[in-house]
Amino acid sequence: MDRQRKKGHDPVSEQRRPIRRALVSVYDKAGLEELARALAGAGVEIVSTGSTAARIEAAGAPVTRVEELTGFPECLDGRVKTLHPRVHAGLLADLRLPAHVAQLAELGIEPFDLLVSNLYPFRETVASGASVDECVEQIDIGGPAMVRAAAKNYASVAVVTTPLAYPAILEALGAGGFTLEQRQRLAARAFADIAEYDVAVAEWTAATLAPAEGGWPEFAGHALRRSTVLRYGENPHQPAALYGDPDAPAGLAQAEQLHGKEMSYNNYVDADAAWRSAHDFTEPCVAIIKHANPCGIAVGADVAEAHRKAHACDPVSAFGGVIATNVPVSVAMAEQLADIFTEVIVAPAYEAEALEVLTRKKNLRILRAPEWSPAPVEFRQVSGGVLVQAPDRIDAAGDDPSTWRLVSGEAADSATMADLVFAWRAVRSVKSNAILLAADRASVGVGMGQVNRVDSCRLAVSRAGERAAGSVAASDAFFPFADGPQILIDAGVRAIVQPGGSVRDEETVAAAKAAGVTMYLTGTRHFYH
Ligand SMILES: NC(=O)c1ncn([C@@H]2O[C@H](COP(=O)(O)O)[C@@H](O)[C@H]2O)c1NC=O
Repeated sequence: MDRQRKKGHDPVSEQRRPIRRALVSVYDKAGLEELARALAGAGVEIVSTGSTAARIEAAGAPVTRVEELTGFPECLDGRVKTLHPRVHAGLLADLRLPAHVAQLAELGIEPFDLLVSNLYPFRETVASGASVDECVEQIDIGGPAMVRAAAKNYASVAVVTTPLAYPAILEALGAGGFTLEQRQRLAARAFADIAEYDVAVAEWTAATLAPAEGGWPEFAGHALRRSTVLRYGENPHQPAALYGDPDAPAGLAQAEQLHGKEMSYNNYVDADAAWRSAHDFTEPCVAIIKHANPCGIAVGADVAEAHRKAHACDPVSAFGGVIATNVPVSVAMAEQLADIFTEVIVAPAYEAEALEVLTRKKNLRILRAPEWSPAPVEFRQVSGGVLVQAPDRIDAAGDDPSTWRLVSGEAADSATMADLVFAWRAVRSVKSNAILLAADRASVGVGMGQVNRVDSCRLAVSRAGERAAGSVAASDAFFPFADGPQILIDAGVRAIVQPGGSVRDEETVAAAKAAGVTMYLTGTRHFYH
């Protein structure tokens, strides 16, 4: 007996409940006719609302209209249909309790064994740009009430909230009903569905009907759906999973993995940084990321050239890197990758032959991500709360070089200006005291992750080596002292772009002037921590 129970074969623990009576009230009518016919064929009594009942009838299945059950007409344009004790007592009676069974009998109420319901398309209506009144009308009331009731009462009722689960109903009909475990899973799914629905309603009402301070509504919700359990988190002792956010534009979490080992937590972090980085450019761009920082980023006439240039920046660090591009991967680029150990590549598409070449690398994870679409807001957890901000974008006034202020040296010629513009965009992907040296629209030395800007300058210069001479530099934020820029100048950097705004700007500008180095101030900063 015990052994049987462990294996899950114990018929008592299965606790199947036969389906004799079903309540069906769905907005999405997909698969409804087939379902209704199957239920009727299995001898299930179907009770249903307005247009759902009409469709079931048209499909040739017998149906009891909900008004017949309640003795009350559907009214107020459908605002009240199923909100009635005869419906809710039938969904909420716990049939394990003799008192509930007796009370139902006294009241002449038949219990339901199955609820099939899906809700008015509130989110879709909002997305369509409908008026406030139209959106309000699409806030389903009776549906969530029934779903909650049936989900709470999973001991006695099975609840199905999506046509995708209709095949499971047909299976259950054949098996003599849903098992307790199945009803529990359906209940959990149902509660998640109505929670997601309510988050959408609460966010919309907070944004539309209540005053927002500084553009921030009083409520922000998240209804996350687990998409993958990961092997572990940042370190092997940290359990981890990936959740998708149905409210956010599709991104890396929805990327399709075409090949390779399972994605890890750190792979996702780096691939996300790479994906963001590559999309700061409209030309073919390749970003190679290690530990969320670029160890090479470049644009080129084509993706293969961009990759060659990005890789040349720091081939040592690019070992085991994560690569993203903003354009399809070509055969030429795939072939270049053949001898470079790479953890992940993420791209919007792959030429068929390029994919063939890449899949020869057994361990390379190949991702095809949905079209780039930045989230409208960013969240960052802090202890006890969450910081929310609009994402940093390359579209601030100071990102337009025509607004830059020349404060030292000669105005840049077009090639130098192209490199400065490249460096200014690329430095946005570098974390903490970001200094990026560039030549020919490719990074040649990157300084990052330092707690002072001088060390970042030293790091960028030492990584660039001989390539520092004649390169241009970008700094994500102002130089607080002249010591950092002096390191760049001494290494032969010939033009610098930085936000400016330090109380000691004059000293920095004087150092550039003394060396005849071109310096532009953008007035905009791009911290990225
Ligand atoms: N008000 C009610 O009593 C009520 N009961 C069920 N509904 C919804 O009405 C829809 C189905 O209606 P019909 O069968 O008329 O197409 C379902 O999406 C269901 O969630 C209701 N509608 C909205 O709240």
